[in-house]
Amino acid sequence: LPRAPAGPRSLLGTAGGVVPRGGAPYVQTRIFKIIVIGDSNVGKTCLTFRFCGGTFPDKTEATIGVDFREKTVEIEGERIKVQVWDTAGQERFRKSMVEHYYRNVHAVVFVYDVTKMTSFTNLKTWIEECNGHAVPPLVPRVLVGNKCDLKDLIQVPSSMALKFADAHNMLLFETSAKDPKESQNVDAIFMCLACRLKAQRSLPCRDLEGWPGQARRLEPTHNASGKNSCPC
Ligand SMILES: Nc1nc2c(ncn2[C@@H]2O[C@H](COP(=O)(O)OP(=O)(O)OP(=O)(O)O)[C@@H](O)[C@H]2O)c(=O)[nH]1
Ligand SMILES: [Mg+2]
Repeated sequence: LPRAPAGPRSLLGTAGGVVPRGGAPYVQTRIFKIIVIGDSNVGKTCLTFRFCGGTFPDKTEATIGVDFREKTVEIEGERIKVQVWDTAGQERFRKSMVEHYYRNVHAVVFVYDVTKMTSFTNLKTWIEECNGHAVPPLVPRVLVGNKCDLKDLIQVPSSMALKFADAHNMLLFETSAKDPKESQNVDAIFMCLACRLKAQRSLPCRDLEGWPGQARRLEPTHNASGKNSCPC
């Protein structure tokens, strides 16, 4: 029997699978890099903890640089590693890292605290920072209002957040990292992004790169309520 050529060429034609020499084929797990951005104290660490670890941390300290968390999920039979970059909200703890945050990012989660209006008004600065790092338009972005369990303290009305999300072509999730009843909603943020990324990346390359007309079709769409809707 003819032998497959050694080296990278032998990987061609295996549709994502890799055939190791002399071994059975196996499928490489894809990694999606998702960064979580927003003011200090909005709950980025708690949200990523809830998604990756399933709990609310008793105590957190300001993140310095970045903390990596990950979770392997299964979407339509494919195992995907969701690599979450929990970034620092404080300028002094993030400035040396910003370039690394945005390099080869697959999706961006913008977080504000529903009980703190300044964390919402500051979103425009975070979006400017993201745009300033040439993040391609195809990279999905979502907006997350956290700390919804503090019902009596809410300062940012849903209608205002929804309008902002619509204007920036983002889906809106309002949730709580603390309330265990909201944990599915927290999972939905990352699962929704992972689904979208999987769908985007299954298309032929020409639909993703250099074809802005085609690419626009892949932008998020909102359902009637617009909130917490997932296109997948
Ligand atoms: N009530 C309530 N408190 C929360 C929630 N999420 C986070 N917190 C609290 O908010 C504070 C800040 O949470 P962190 O997750 O550390 O905030 P962060 O955005 O990571 O802050 P930096 O790392 O400084 O950028 C902590 O005291 C958390 O316990 C939530 O959903 N509800
Ligand atoms: Mg943090």
